[in-house]
Formats: sequence, structure tokens, C-alpha cells
Amino acid sequence: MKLTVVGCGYLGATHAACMAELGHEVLGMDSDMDKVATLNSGKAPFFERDLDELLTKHTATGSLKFTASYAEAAHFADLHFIGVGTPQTPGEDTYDLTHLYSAVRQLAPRLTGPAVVVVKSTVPVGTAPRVRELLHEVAPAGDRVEVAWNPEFLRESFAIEDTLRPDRLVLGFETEHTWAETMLRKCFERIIESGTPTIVTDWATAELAKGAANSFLATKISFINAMAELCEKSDADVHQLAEILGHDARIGRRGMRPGLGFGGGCLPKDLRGFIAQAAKLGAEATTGILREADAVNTRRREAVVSLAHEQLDSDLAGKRITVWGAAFKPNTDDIRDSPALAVAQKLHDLGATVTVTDPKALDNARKLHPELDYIEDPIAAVQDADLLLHLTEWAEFGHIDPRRLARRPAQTVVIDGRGTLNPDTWRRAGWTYRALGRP
Ligand SMILES: NC(=O)C1=CN([C@@H]2O[C@H](COP(=O)(O)OP(=O)(O)OC[C@H]3O[C@@H](n4cnc5c(N)ncnc54)[C@H](O)[C@@H]3O)[C@@H](O)[C@H]2O)C=CC1
Ligand SMILES: O=C(O)[C@H]1O[C@H](OP(=O)(O)OP(=O)(O)OC[C@H]2O[C@@H](n3ccc(=O)[nH]c3=O)[C@H](O)[C@@H]2O)[C@H](O)[C@@H](O)[C@@H]1O
Repeated sequence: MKLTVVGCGYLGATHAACMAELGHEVLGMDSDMDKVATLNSGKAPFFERDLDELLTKHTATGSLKFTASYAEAAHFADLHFIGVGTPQTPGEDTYDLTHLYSAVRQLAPRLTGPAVVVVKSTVPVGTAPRVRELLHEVAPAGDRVEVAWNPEFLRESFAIEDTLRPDRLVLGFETEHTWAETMLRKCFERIIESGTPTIVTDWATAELAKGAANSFLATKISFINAMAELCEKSDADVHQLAEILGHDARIGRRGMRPGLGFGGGCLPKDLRGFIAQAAKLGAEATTGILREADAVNTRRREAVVSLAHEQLDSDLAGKRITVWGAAFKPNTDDIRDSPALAVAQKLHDLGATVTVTDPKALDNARKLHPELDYIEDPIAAVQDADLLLHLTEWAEFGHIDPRRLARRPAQTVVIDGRGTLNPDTWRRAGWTYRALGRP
């Protein structure tokens, strides 16, 4: 099939490359010309495992191309996926849908024949009818343009695997048995035939499925982090507690790692956007648990700052603090709402000199937090430090032998914000080891 993907960021570039891998002819469209040029050269404008290889493979054969032209995109195919960003509105908890409506407004006047517009971006429930309205108003093809909803559940750092072999496919349509459904079933034929659970539903359920999934994931993380707060008061170990709970299949171990909490471009803003929309719809009473999940998450960042205070005798002025980690999680260069950088910035604001290291995210971090210091080598990073914070659990950091570090810092104190370093190894190497939720 021929198809386009409008918006080629973390989601869209991956989707475009994976659709080419499924055998389709794909044109990715993005308003950012630099991104388009990078993608056309077979490279991703961000770090995602194996994505460069997939882009190189399919741009080389010509089955995958990128453009900044809506006219070209509209002309190329009659199946259009939209994956533009839907960030949090600055200063509010709601979604900023400007990019989504802008993409629809620019695509619509160029749709002269029957077409299917499939939205993958995450939105508040109730967005689909507005997209349909806009398309029918503006597109010359009018109501021959159908709208489908296909929420995306991929995780960054597993994006290709999650796109090609998803846990489930959710397809939302206005009515049953539409042309849009036929088109999407054909597009995802290989995925569906491999046995992937495929749920066909209405628009509202498809929209809600995404917000509900991310809200649940966020709440699961905050649940174990609330237990960490309790462990801190009772000398219990939240990591062992999580293991014990996780053996119950109804609870499950995955997605329940305690520590500094969730960040990234999705869980925090989707949780807040979900709460804001529920309140707008008059279902505010259902959101208490979600508000608490957000509050627990914020408290974990504050807890690391408090621990740092405690270790440095309540005086951060002039202290040298090394932070291992800038990305919001390992194996990505994404720093959107990064818990590690939020803590680093706070410590800097309190007067410390903060040096950050990260295997992939330093360029992005430098742009957003120019006042912090940066260094590539995590070992050199601890030179003369009064305190080491381990805030993003890259495997590279876990493999460092603390004995190799012991003579470099001014004080051998480490706060393990992710709880993945081995306390015994660090203590045996002469370090004072502190972590959230464990003695
Ligand atoms: N990043 C992820 O892992 C996932 C993201 N999502 C959702 O997918 C959507 C996109 O997220 P990301 O890819 O992370 O964002 P992103 O910011 O990396 O990418 C968005 C892209 O859209 C482009 N864009 C913005 N306005 C445009 C327009 N009018 N026309 C054409 N291109 C335009 C931007 O230049 C950018 O390249 C969001 O709604 C997000 O919640 C859903 C599941 C996973
Ligand atoms: O909507 C999205 O964009 C995506 O958001 C998350 O994916 P992602 O943000 O890539 O990352 P996760 O692996 O879920 O981690 C999110 C944050 O939670 C933290 N986390 C995760 C898991 C855990 O057990 N504990 C924990 O603190 C991570 O460190 C990270 O900061 C969801 O997992 C995806 O299903 C969803 O598609």
C-alpha cells in the first residue's frame, strides 16, 4: 500500500520506517525541513535503537521518503497517518492540540478524492469528531474523507519492536464496517495475521484507551513509590517489596520499578491531560487516584533533593554534585520532563555546582539547561565531587566498578535514585550508599 505519516518525531519516524518494513511505500511528512533532510539521508534525528539501520535500509530502496510538502503528501496516497506532537499546554494541565489541528487544516484542502485520515497522536477524548468536522468542512472531497483512530502504545527504546509486534492494535471508527477499517486491516495485515489482538471500537473508546493505559502505568509506578515512602519510615526495602508483590500474577513485576518516578514526553502530560479532560466532562470524582499518582511522582524528585541536603549538611552552596543521567530513562536521548534533569536543575538553583553525564542525551540537555556543566566520561565526572547522584539507570553506569572511582571524589557518597546499583558492592568499596525506599 501507499501511505503517508504526518509528523516524523519519535512516534512518526518509527511508524514510517516500520510501515516500510511491512512492505508499504511510505512518504513521511514533517514541517521541520532539517528533520526531513536528516531522515532522507537514512538517519534518525534522535536516538532510538536500530532505527538508523531501518531508515537506511528503506530510504536506500526508495520505499521510504520524507518531505516537508503537504501537497506532495496529499498527492502521494489516500491513507494518511497523523503523529504530530500533542504536548502539555504551558502553565496548564490540558493538551495543546495546535499541531494536530494545524496538520489537519493543511492536509484537508489538498484532499480532492476519497481518503482515510488515521490519527495516532494522543488526545483528550472527544477530539475525533472535531477532526472529522474540520476535514469535512475544508476538504474538497468532503465526507468521502473518513477518520480513524489508532492510538499508539510504543515505548521509546523499544519503539521498533513495539510497532512491529505490538501487544494489541486498537482501531476506532465512527461506524461499523467502514472503508477506513478495510484500509487499516490491509495496512496492518501482517501484524493482525501474526495473532495480535485487534480491537475494533468507536472513536471515544479508542481515544480513552490511550489515556487510560498511560494513567494506569503512571499509577502503578506511583503506587510502588508511595510504598517506598512507607518503607523509608519503617526501615523496609521497597525493592524487595516490589519483588514480593510482583510474583502475584495479578500484580505483576513489570512497570513497577521503584525510584525517582516517571518522566518523559508522555506519562506526565497524559496523566494530567486525562485528569483535566475528565474534570471538563464532569467526571472529576474519578480523578482523585490519578491526582495522587501525580503528587507522589513529584514528591520522589523532592525526596532526592532532601537526601542530597541531608548528605551535605543542609548546605548546597558551593558544593560539587555529579549527576549520572540526563535522559528520562535509559537507551534514549529524550529529555522531555526528565526526572534526572529536574533534580539537577533544582540542586543548581540551590547553589550547587552540578556536572551531568549521559551516554546519549548530553546535546539535548545542554540546549535546555545551559547553566549545568556537562562531561562525557562518567568516571572523570566524579572528580572532586562532594556527592554522586545516580538518576538514570543506564547499563553503562551499573557496570562501573565503584573501587575505580573511590580516590577521585572529595567525599565518597552516592545517592542511588533508581535503586539499581548494588549497595553491597558500593559500601565494600568505601562509599556511603543511600537510596530511596531502602535502609
Ligand atoms: N514518543 C512516544 O513514545 C509516543 C508518543 N505518542 C504520541 O504521539 C504524538 C507524537 O509524539 P512524539 O513523536 O514523541 O513527538 P515529537 O515532538 O518527537 O514529534 C512530533 C513531530 O511533529 C512535527 N510537527 C509538528 N507540527 C506539525 C505539522 N503541523 N505538520 C507536520 N509536522 C508537524 C514536529 O516537527 C515533530 O517532528 C504525541 O501525541 C504523543 O503523545 C504516543 C505513543 C508513544
Ligand atoms: O504514550 C507514550 O508515549 C508511551 O509512554 C510510555 O512509554 P515511555 O514514555 O517511552 O517510557 P516508559 O518505559 O513507560 O517509562 C516512563 C517513565 O517511567 C519511569 N518508570 C518506568 C517503569 C517503572 O517501573 N518505573 C519507572 O519509574 C521511567 O524511568 C520513565 O521515566 C508507555 O510505556 C508507552 O506504552 C506509551 O506508548
